[in-house]
Amino acid sequence: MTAPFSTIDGFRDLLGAMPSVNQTAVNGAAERNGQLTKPPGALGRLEDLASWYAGWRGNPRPELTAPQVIIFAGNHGVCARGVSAFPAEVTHQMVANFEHGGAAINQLSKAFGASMSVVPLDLDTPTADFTQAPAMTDDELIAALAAGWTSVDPSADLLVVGEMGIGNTTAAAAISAAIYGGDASSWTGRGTGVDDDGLARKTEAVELALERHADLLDDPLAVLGAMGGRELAAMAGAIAAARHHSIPVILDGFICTASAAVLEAVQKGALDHCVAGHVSAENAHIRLLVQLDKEPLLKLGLRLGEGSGAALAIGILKGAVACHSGMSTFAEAGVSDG
Ligand SMILES: O=C(O)c1ccc[n+]([C@@H]2O[C@H](COP(=O)([O-])O)[C@@H](O)[C@H]2O)c1
Ligand SMILES: Cc1cc2nc[nH]c2cc1C
Repeated sequence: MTAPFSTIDGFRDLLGAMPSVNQTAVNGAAERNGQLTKPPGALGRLEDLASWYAGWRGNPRPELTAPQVIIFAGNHGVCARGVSAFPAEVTHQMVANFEHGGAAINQLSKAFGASMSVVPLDLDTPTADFTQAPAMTDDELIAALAAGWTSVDPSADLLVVGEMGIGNTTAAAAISAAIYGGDASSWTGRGTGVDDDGLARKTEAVELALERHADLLDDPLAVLGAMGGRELAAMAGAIAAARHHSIPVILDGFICTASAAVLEAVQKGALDHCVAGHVSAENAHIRLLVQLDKEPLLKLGLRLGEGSGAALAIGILKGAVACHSGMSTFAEAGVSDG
């Protein structure tokens, strides 16, 4: 499969022409929800989730049987500035771990019945240190967006995108600060566990990036290219492809949400087919979710990335859809409906 764009403008145009929710399916789901054997509203947010899922699947009584998890991996030039608690080679090593089934996301994908694949993105060619130069060239950005787009299985009925990239909380912080403004320090956090000096270096890297790339801060895709890693761009490409194929998405942690935020900044409503799986312990994640008006499904103190929080939320969404589509109505069960 090839991506239906070969330029950044082409990708931007696609974002402006994405399918919207199927309102007939939403209405049908609401009608069915009102007939199910439970007091009105008693399944709380599960009812909203089922209706959201029905709308994006275009089916008032949908099934959820083929979730897809994709983990994108990238290396970051900014690591040379000492912004992570772990060395950059861990990205490559963790890719091998994903491929051998040894990472948390392998177990969570298995536990929730999802297919899982890992997509390493030019790991031997880290992005440029974005305090000195744009992280990616336009061609590199397009290639990463396209790698994300083409990784999505059009027959999947749910998508989780996750990432692995030592240093990428610094990239996510820079992108967030570029899009939403505010002090660099309000977007940086401990990531994999940096100490105070490391945190100061991260914050300085974000400040330098904002200065160096000041002329493109009002162009979100240019920001993604200048500050993002390949795995962030690939997640954005995959989230856009999911919308194109009417596949709902569960967002993961801070890095995943920062890449998604780029799409919303380009095109309002671009993330309407997405829910927030969890709120990460990385302190700026909640700030992003507030900006995007997304209420997380879970708050478990996770700060792992690799799609782990979103994968856990597959279970919640499966529960919501199973109740919605499988429960009996009052009439079917012969239960008095008050
Ligand atoms: O998902 C999150 O919110 C999250 C928060 C902190 C760290 N991570 C993961 O840790 C790595 C980035 O952390 P760092 O400190 O190297 O920037 C990267 O591989 C992410 O998957 C992920
Ligand atoms: C070991 C390790 C596993 C990870 N998974 C996602 N980010 C990670 C960062 C580290 C350091």
